[in-house]
Amino acid sequence: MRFVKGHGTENDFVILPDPDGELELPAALVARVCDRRAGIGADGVLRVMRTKLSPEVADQAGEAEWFMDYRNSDGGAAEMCGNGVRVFARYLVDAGLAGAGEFGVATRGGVRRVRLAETGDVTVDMGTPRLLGRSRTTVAGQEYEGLRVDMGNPHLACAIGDPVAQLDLSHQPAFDPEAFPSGVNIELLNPVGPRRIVMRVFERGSGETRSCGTGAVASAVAAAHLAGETTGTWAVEVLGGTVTVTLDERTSYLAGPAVLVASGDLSL
Ligand SMILES: N[C@@H](CCC[C@H](N)C(=O)O)C(=O)O
Repeated sequence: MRFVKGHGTENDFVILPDPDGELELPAALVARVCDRRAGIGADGVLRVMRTKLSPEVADQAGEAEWFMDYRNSDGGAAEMCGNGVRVFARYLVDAGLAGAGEFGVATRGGVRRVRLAETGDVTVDMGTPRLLGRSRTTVAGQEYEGLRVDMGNPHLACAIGDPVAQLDLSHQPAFDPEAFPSGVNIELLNPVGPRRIVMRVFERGSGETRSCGTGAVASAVAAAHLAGETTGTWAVEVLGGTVTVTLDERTSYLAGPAVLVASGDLSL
């Protein structure tokens, strides 16, 4: 099977072209592909399927020809992936499956519009972040409070006093299962300048990753909330680089690099 490897600020993905949905993709196989020693290695898999042939999202076929079937590295499916959808768009254009410019991509969280710039950056309209109140997490014995943000997928974004660089994120942080019955992506952030934050993330289904697009938007929302703002552009520094988040009255945008680095044949 052909595969392509790509990343967005080092949040990395194995792209599996499967236009007609012929591939069996059980969780164990996804986990093997994502294994950094026994497989190719990635934070997740992006299966490329025709929207109209994908029963989960066939109702989006009028707005988006291609469905990003996103799986975390543990094999579980997620509603959305902000960096994934940017890398997915880069793949579609490079493979000649979409024209450069602007187009929709189907996801379990709904259609996301993407725009490719000549610089190589890809911007995605991430939709309206939904604020759902506050909750708590415990990281290495330390409790932090944050904002629950629904980006299509669930987030808890915590602006904290401790420097995020010093956190031990090698284990699953504790969270309230009643607030997050399907699990949660947990962001820890420090505001470090005017509309500039540093963020680390422990992703549901993938562990600590070097970047998370939906998490970057959730973190910008939490930073804005703290500053009493609702609109503006935030630079979000992550371990793998920097992405830009813009909040306006209607929606949110995520922008940053999306690159393809390798392709080959995967023996299953
Ligand atoms: N890295 C992604 C988010 C991927 C899905 C997430 N782990 C979940 O389970 O919700 C991003 O860039 O948004």
